[in-house]
Amino acid sequence: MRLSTTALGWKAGPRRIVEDVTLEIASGETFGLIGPNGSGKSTLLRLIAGLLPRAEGEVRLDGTSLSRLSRRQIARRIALVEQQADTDESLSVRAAVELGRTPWLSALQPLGAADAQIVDQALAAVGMAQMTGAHWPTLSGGERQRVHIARALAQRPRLLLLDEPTNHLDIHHQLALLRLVDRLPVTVILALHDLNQAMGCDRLGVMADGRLIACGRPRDVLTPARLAQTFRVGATALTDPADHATLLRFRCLEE
Ligand SMILES: Nc1ncnc2c1ncn2[C@@H]1O[C@H](COP(=O)(O)OP(=O)(O)OP(=O)(O)O)[C@@H](O)[C@H]1O
Repeated sequence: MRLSTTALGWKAGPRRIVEDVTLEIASGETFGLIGPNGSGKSTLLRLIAGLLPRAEGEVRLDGTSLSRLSRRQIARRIALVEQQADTDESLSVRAAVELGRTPWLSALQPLGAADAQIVDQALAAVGMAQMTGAHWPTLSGGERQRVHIARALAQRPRLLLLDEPTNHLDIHHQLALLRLVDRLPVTVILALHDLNQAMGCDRLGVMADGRLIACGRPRDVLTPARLAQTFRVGATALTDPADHATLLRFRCLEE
């Protein structure tokens, strides 16, 4: 699904949180959103998902304005996993993931065999297939995060929005998730803090003070000048002899 935003903005009272974000993301692209704390990444994801009232500007999905779509139509197209997502405490893992099928069911319609298969696949994709009966309060932070991602996958969106999805995950599950996202045949936008992980995205957008200040291929965006100005770090580029991939080693520029 192709996404375009035009002059997207949002204010909290008098304070401008996101300003004038115009962006084109191609179908199937994995787009990383990076930027310092409080730069507006989560707010931009919520704006793209159509979740914020009084939004300025426009979001278009394959050319159709989000404002012309119902909540249900949007939920069939876009899934968002937020940073501090929560769920009903009494749910089992499987029931939590089944909620992802809601936009595809009519009122009171039970899950069918095809839905159950999609839920199974989503649970397997995040490595939670062995824990389907576990209850929400008993899950670790990383397990909860993986269930949220499974729920989003079960929604079968064409645009997947992930806010710091590797937070809470151990290194194996971080890498497995990034590989999964990379292989998904859908458009993905993910907010990331780990700039080495961000290097694996097709393109990056850099947020600072609510504005999109740079956009392009990772190596063109993560320049020494950008890292110094926006992230206040210096970096040395190292080459992994195993596959010649470039890794950045950071150092703080200020005391
Ligand atoms: N509903 C709100 N009301 C008031 N201020 C808000 C609201 N939502 C976000 N903000 C403020 O807007 C700024 C941007 O927040 P946002 O969560 O979008 O940043 P972020 O780039 O995702 O940050 P982080 O990297 O720390 O997760 C922050 O200063 C935050 O305090």
